[in-house]
Amino acid sequence: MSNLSQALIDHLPKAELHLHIEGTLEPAMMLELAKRNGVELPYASVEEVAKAYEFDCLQDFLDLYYQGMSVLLTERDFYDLTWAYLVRVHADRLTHVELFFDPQAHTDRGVAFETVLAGITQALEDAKKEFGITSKLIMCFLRHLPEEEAFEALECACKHKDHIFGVGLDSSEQGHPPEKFARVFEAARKEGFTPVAHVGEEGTAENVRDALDLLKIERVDHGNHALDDAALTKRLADQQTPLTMCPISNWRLKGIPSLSASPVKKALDAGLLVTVNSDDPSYFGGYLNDNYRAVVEHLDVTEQDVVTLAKNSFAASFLSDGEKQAHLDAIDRQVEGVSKG
Ligand code: HPA
Ligand SMILES: [Zn+2]
Repeated sequence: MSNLSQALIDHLPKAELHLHIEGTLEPAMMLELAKRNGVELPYASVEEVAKAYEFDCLQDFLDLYYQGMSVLLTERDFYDLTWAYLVRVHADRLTHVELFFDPQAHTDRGVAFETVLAGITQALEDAKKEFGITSKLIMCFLRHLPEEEAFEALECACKHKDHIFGVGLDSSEQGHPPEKFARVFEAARKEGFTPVAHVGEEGTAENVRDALDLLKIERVDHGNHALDDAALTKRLADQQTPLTMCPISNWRLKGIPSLSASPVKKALDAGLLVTVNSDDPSYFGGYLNDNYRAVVEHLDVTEQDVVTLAKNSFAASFLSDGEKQAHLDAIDRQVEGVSKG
């Protein structure tokens, strides 16, 4: 990698738009919280946890992801988890984050929705004060659970519109197509939540099209398989619908055979508003800047592409036009500084 690419990755302000806060639970914190809360885990050491993180598909990962989060019980646990992520990404020069959280994975275990939300939002407020990092929170529905339970989560979210900006859809894509959630997304949109969804990760371009048409999503999470369909790719490019891609995640879940098969460069070349993100960095072994380095090292990505990806991260965000412009101007100033050395 050129020194310039490395310096751009290290120093450009960036936003992260596809990040599951529960997926930032590092093995050391998992063991510490297990001890603090008296939760049994099948691991005795950080090394044993790390060894278990070998995945053949999305479901392999999800099984360990739900098991890992069983240590999160109190407001303080959710605060500590979120704060640790924010400290980590402050070092990567992130200045804005749009986080997913999975309340149903906690309420199903008897942890109150309000406990989860209070811990996360307090950490986000502290990061704004301490680091100037701005944020938005997106509540995901777990697509392997019934529609009725998604409606229950939505009912909780409606009481906290001051803290929850959008709704998303995650968990197992196979067997749970977008239409299963058409009604709950319609209700969520009526309540003013901005809709997004994980589609085209393991599912087909048809899932991406259905999420656009039936769920009326404003951003596509992953969307890799949208590129299999030329007409859909053109539609996404024409409408500048953002895609939040996650190269290391795709590789670790065997959605792609190697990092060099990541569709990020193809998406850039097709004129898509594509962004690079970390998804579940603790489980996949890479935070945001690691994902940027992966695309530079494994794809034919130029220094100009690195700047474009950083700019896209704000352009694809749910910030206001004025806020976006301020971040884009900050990137231009930083590019000048980095280029002068
Ligand atoms: O990448 C993902 N895909 C689907 N569900 C998820 N839940 C956490 N991460 C993911
Ligand atoms: Zn994800």
